[in-house]
Amino acid sequence: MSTTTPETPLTTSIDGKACAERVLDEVADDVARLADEGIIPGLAVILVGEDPASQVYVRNKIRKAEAVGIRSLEYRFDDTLPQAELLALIARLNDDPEVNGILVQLPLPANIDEASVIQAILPAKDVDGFHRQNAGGLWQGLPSLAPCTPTGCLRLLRETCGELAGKHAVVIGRSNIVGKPMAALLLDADCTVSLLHSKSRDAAALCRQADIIVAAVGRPGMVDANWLKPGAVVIDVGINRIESETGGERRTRLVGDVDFAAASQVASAITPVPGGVGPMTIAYLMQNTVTATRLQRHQASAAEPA
Ligand SMILES: NC(=O)C1=CN([C@@H]2O[C@H](COP(=O)(O)OP(=O)(O)OC[C@H]3O[C@@H](n4cnc5c(N)ncnc54)[C@H](OP(=O)(O)O)[C@@H]3O)[C@@H](O)[C@H]2O)C=CC1
Ligand SMILES: Nc1nc(=O)c2c([nH]1)NC[C@@H]1CN(c3ccc(C(=O)N[C@@H](CCC(=O)O)C(=O)O)cc3)C=[N+]21
Repeated sequence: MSTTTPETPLTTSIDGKACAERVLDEVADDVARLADEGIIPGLAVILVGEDPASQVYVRNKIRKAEAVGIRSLEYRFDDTLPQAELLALIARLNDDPEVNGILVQLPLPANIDEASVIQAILPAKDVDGFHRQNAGGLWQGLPSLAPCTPTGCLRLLRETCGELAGKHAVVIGRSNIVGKPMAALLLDADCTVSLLHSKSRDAAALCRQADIIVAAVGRPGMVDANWLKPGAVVIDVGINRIESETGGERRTRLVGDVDFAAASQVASAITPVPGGVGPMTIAYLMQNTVTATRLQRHQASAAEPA
């Protein structure tokens, strides 16, 4: 038996960066196999506007694509781009056989209707998994492209917990890009799922019943140590840039939705921010690009006359 002082965290910090590298190695193997058949997957990334965080994410995505052998195409526009032009570009990319995945970085400027843009993407090229055909397919257990962030969270949970069946998972946040698809994936893994949102009463009490917590809200430090059952596994999706002062110097830093230091005293494992879920999102974008490439190849051969 080991003894520890109360200050010593018993917690594992889940290494999302290392896990993402393993996923990217798997993707690179898949890409090499496709190359043997003369196929190079292509990913088109579209960025509208000057949001600095989006610029960083898009740059990271393109760098990782190149690292695994995916051909990437980058389209950047300022925020005056008319919606009709964006839709026309998507239509061209839908028809281009060299393009297997299309990602439109969100959020879009206010003059563009996000839902219309997402619906314009061919479902087989929708590597974000946001199209309603993919979202519906996910809930019905049909083969579909699932959103990258929750897929990455599920991989981290499987590696951390092993068997997930029967565990109570509490997901905080019900967005179409994180919370809802996360709930679908956990349900598919035979968890008992609670999906919390801004109108939920006593989120803390519900969280204290959870074996697994996935926090995807966008409120720094919202999940505190007293929200956790001892031994819970915590996945922190939140990415919040906050101002902090270190040695009289004002800086900004990234924090999640969970108070990491406090939660580390109670949880058995927790993802850090940065270095947790973020790198997994990008790794599964690459995986989805390979999946999309295979899907399109099968669709094309199914359409060929016998
Ligand atoms: N690491 C990564 O790869 C990614 C990180 N993110 C980050 O994850 C966070 C969530 O993103 P996203 O899902 O897009 O955010 P949204 O703003 O779309 O959704 C936030 C959700 O949190 C809920 N919520 C707000 N306040 C509370 C509260 N007090 N108690 C419980 N629920 C609450 C909202 O409820 P309601 O529906 O009732 O309004 C909503 O469902 C952000 O910090 C974002 O930056 C996002 C994508 C990828
Ligand atoms: N169409 C679309 N698809 C998305 O998947 C999508 C999007 N739009 N809009 C924004 C959100 C957010 N998102 C992140 C991806 C990676 C990190 C990431 O790699 N984070 C690093 C830190 C990066 C840094 O230092 O800024 C980490 O957590 O370690 C974060 C956030 C994808 N999103």
